Order: sequence, then C-alpha cells, then structure tokens
Amino acid sequence: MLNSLARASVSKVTDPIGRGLLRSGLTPDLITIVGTIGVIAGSVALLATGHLFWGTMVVTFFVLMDLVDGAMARARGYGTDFGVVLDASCDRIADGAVFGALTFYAFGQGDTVLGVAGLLCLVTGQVISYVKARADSVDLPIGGALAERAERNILGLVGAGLAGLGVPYALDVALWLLAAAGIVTVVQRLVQVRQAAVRAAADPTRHRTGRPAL
Ligand SMILES: CCCCCCCC/C=C\CCCCCCCC(=O)OC[C@H](COP(=O)(O)O[C@@H]1[C@H](O)[C@H](OP(=O)(O)O)[C@@H](O)[C@H](O)[C@H]1O)OC(=O)CCCCCCC/C=C\CCCCCCCC
Ligand SMILES: Nc1ccn([C@@H]2O[C@H](COP(=O)(O)O)[C@@H](O)[C@H]2O)c(=O)n1
Ligand SMILES: [Mg+2]
Ligand SMILES: [Mg+2]
Repeated sequence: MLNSLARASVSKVTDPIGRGLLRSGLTPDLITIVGTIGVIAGSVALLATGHLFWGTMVVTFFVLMDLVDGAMARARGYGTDFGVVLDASCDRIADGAVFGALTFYAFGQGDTVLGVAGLLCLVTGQVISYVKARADSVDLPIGGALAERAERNILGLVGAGLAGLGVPYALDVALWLLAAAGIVTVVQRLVQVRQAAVRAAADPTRHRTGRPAL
C-alpha cells in the first residue's frame, strides 16, 4: 500500500542522496550489503538483548538504506538483474533479523504470547514476499497488498521504539496487529495470484510454454 502511495514522495528525498553517493564512488550493491549488515547487527546486538529504543534507531537508519540503493541505481541510469535479486534477498534477511530478534527478546522475557506473535510476523512476512516472487517467476504480476514490507517494518519498529520508551503493551499491540494483518495478506496474495492465473488462462494472446509437473 505505502509502496505505491509514498514511493514518489520518498524518492524526492532519496534521489539526491543516491546521486551524491554514486558521485562519491559507492555502488548500489555495496549500499545494499552494508544496509543489511547494519540491520542484522542492530537487531542481534540491540533488539534481541532488549535495548529496544536504540535498537529501533539503529535498525531504522540501516533499513532506510534499502530506499537509497534503488535511488543510486536510478541515478546511474539502470538497475541490474543481480541487483534486483540481491536487493530482494537482502530484504528477506533484514526482515528475518528484525522479527527474529523481537521474537528472541519476547521468549527471553518469558512472554510466550508475544513470542508467538513475533513468530507469526516472521513467517507471514517471508511468505507474503515469497508468494509474490513465485508469481513473478511464472509471469503472473500481482498488485499491492495490505501488509507489504514498508507497513511491516513501520509497525514492527514503531512498536519496538515505543516499548523502548516505556509505553506499556506497545510491542504487544504492534506485533499482534501485524500478525493478524500478515495472515490476511498471505490469503489476499494467494487470491490475487489465483485471479491473475484465471485471467491469464483466458487470454488467447498469452504465450503458453507448458510446464513439466516436477
Ligand atoms: C515517537 C515514536 C518513537 C519510536 C521511534 C520510532 C522511530 C522510527 C520508527 C519507524 C520508522 C520505520 C521506517 C521504516 C521504513 C521502512 C521502509 C521500507 O522497508 O521500505 C521498503 C519498501 C519496499 O522496498 P523494495 O521495493 O526494495 O522491496 C521489495 C519488497 O521487499 C517486496 O516485499 P513485499 O512488500 O512484497 O513483501 C518484494 O516482493 C520485492 O521483491 C522487493 O523488491 O519501500 C517502500 O515501500 C517505499 C515506501 C516507503 C515509505 C517509508 C516511509 C519512510 C519514512 C521516511 C523516509 C525518509 C527517507 C530518508 C532516507 C534516509 C536514508 C538514510
Ligand atoms: N544493489 C541494487 C539495488 C537495487 N537495484 C535496483 O533498484 C531496485 C530496487 O529499488 P528499491 O529502492 O526499491 O530498493 C531493484 O529492483 C533494482 O532495479 C539495483 O540495481 N542494485
Ligand atoms: Mg533497495
Ligand atoms: Mg528492497
């Protein structure tokens, strides 16, 4: 949702940053990798150990680098196939680190209910993206959805940041909302794929190669 709504406005901020970083000799791939390592480090060292406020700050800074590598690719004039795969793979690793760390923290506190919410966020977040990737791989383009990556990161990080500031139940509310939205979004994406497949099957111009059932 935010991806389609906010992308153009966010680009007004990230595009000049991307141009500057490119001029300084850095590459989009390097920014993708540094951003991911930063998210992992912040998640493991701070979020997982209960330093929720500073963990949120550090992770947010590095998560935002994911918006800058694309801006650098645009400033350079082209993205690469490797960049597309690297960017999406690093997104999955970063998401796993954030929600894995919050889950670890919750279980470490003896809060099994919060831990289960964290696990649901972790798994549904990965599945939401996986369904889209598999649909892309069989040429079934699908549109936006309820809890895409930006929404997942914002909800998880705002919950963790507010909990770090001492707001009671902030993380519980955020993770349970996200777990519910995540489950709804998995179903929504599968329905979108089904509808796209039905449309494709009815399209006489679509090239059918036929696929061996492996
Ligand atoms: C009083 C509060 C105290 C608590 C403190 C809170 C502090 C901060 C709290 C929260 C802020 C969190 C910000 C997190 C922003 C996350 C943005 C983000 O994740 O964007 C990624 C998203 C998608 O990116 P991609 O296209 O690269 O990735 C695709 C995605 O992974 C798909 O997965 P799916 O969505 O399907 O599950 C894959 O399918 C696909 O393959 C993959 O390519 O980008 C967007 O959605 C763009 C819009 C983002 C809007 C975010 C608003 C952020 C706010 C400010 C931006 C300012 C920019 C400054 C840049 C500075 C850089 C250092
Ligand atoms: N290392 C990279 C990273 C990204 N790209 C290109 O940018 C697109 C993603 O941009 P975001 O702002 O959404 O991260 C990606 O699909 C690639 O086209 C790249 O080439 N190399
Ligand atoms: Mg990126
Ligand atoms: Mg990305």
